[in-house]
Amino acid sequence: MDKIRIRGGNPLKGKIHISGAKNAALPLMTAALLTDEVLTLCNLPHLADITTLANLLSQHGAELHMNGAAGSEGCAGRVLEIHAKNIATTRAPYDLVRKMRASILVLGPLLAREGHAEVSLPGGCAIGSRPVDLHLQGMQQLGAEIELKEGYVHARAPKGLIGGEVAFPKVSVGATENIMMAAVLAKGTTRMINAAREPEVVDLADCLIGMGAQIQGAGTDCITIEGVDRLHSYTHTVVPDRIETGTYAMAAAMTGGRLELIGARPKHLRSMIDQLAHAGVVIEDSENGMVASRAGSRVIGVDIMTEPYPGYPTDLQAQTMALMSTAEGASMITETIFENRFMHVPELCRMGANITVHGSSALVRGQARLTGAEVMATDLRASFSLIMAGLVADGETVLNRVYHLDRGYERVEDKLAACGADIERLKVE
Ligand SMILES: CC(=O)N[C@H]1[C@@H](OP(=O)(O)OP(=O)(O)OC[C@H]2O[C@@H](n3ccc(=O)[nH]c3=O)[C@H](O)[C@@H]2O)O[C@H](CO)[C@@H](O)[C@@H]1O
Ligand SMILES: C=C(OP(=O)(O)O)C(=O)O
Repeated sequence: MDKIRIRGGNPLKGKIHISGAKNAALPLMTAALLTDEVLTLCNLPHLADITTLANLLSQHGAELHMNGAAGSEGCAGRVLEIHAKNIATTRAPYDLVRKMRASILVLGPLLAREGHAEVSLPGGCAIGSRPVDLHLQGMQQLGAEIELKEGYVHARAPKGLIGGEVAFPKVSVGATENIMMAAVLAKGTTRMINAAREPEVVDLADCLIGMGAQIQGAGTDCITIEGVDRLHSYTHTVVPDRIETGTYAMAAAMTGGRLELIGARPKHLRSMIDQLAHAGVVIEDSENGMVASRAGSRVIGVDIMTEPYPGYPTDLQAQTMALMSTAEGASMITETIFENRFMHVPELCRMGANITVHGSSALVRGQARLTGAEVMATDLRASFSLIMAGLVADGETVLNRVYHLDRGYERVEDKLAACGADIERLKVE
């Protein structure tokens, strides 16, 4: 298990290229199962989660070709071609699904295309119990018969899926995406009410439309889908990662540096930009993306509450807490999406942060200094919050369990080192 060593004190200065979004790329890859033609995805990030899903798709019979940089015309970054000409099996086994919750997104495409699917229940994970009931209820609204047996979802639609109305009692990104993919090949019209509005949902809809689907309203809370008989080949570029963008923007502000984030789309981070403006985080548009810096000698404590898009992203909560741990004044951070997403708190406290948790809120009393320590990554975003703390801490920080980080941040130590950070990966065989 690799470790990352950081010696704090250097402001981040320079340019960072924002990668394609993990949370867009994963559903886009599963959309390839909806057609027997080739789906080409450009700007695909190089991440452990992408490899895990690629393994699952090949297990279903898809052929995958990764051709490195700039493949077909107009296609930038890493390019992945997925050809699911035939579906070899509709069973998504536990040992692959358990590695990554997004694997549940094969359910909608397999059910729509083959009329049945058997997908292992993904189970809970570090940040919360994360049930899939909304995915399953949505499929039932489209006529699927669902049975839970021996840890697997057994879904069947012997006469095919039939469009229906799916009113979500709670906003779910994954359920919106899964139902959208099931509905594009269903007979008739599907209407999703209280749908997720995340840019990754819009990116998936754009790709499906390019493949021949009829979808209206993606990006609003009501999405209408008119089923079609088949989808066809398409080339799609994955949207830039708004969470990676927000993460590096906060790292720039925390270290008192200035970063240009190339490819960033500030419009996808409105809530973070507006709320952190009160903390003294300065975001300016640039020709190629945006520039992040800080107004004063320290950021100022502000209160933050996570919410579904367009609210403040839960995937930026841990990084915001790291930022606030060295702010002037106090900050109340409230997590409303996941019930157990404060595992970075004890680790940040090991570095001198002053944070107390009260239920779903954490009171962060900003400290002038943090000190380096050996710490443990507990989940993906928590990992980066510890890197941020390490970048400003006195002395050396060693981050253990880096595999969490590798799930969702591409070449993190290279990107940071190129901007002045004293950071290195310690390879542990
Ligand atoms: C791969 C991907 O895109 N992951 C993102 C996606 O996860 P994911 O799609 O899993 O998250 P959801 O939006 O579904 O979860 C939101 C909330 O709904 C609950 N819920 C969800 C489904 C369900 O069937 N029943 C249920 O109760 C969850 O436990 C959670 O409390 O959105 C989350 C919320 O923005 C992000 O943190 C994740 O990074
Ligand atoms: C929680 C996250 O991802 P996942 O849903 O894949 O676990 C994340 O990207 O922060």
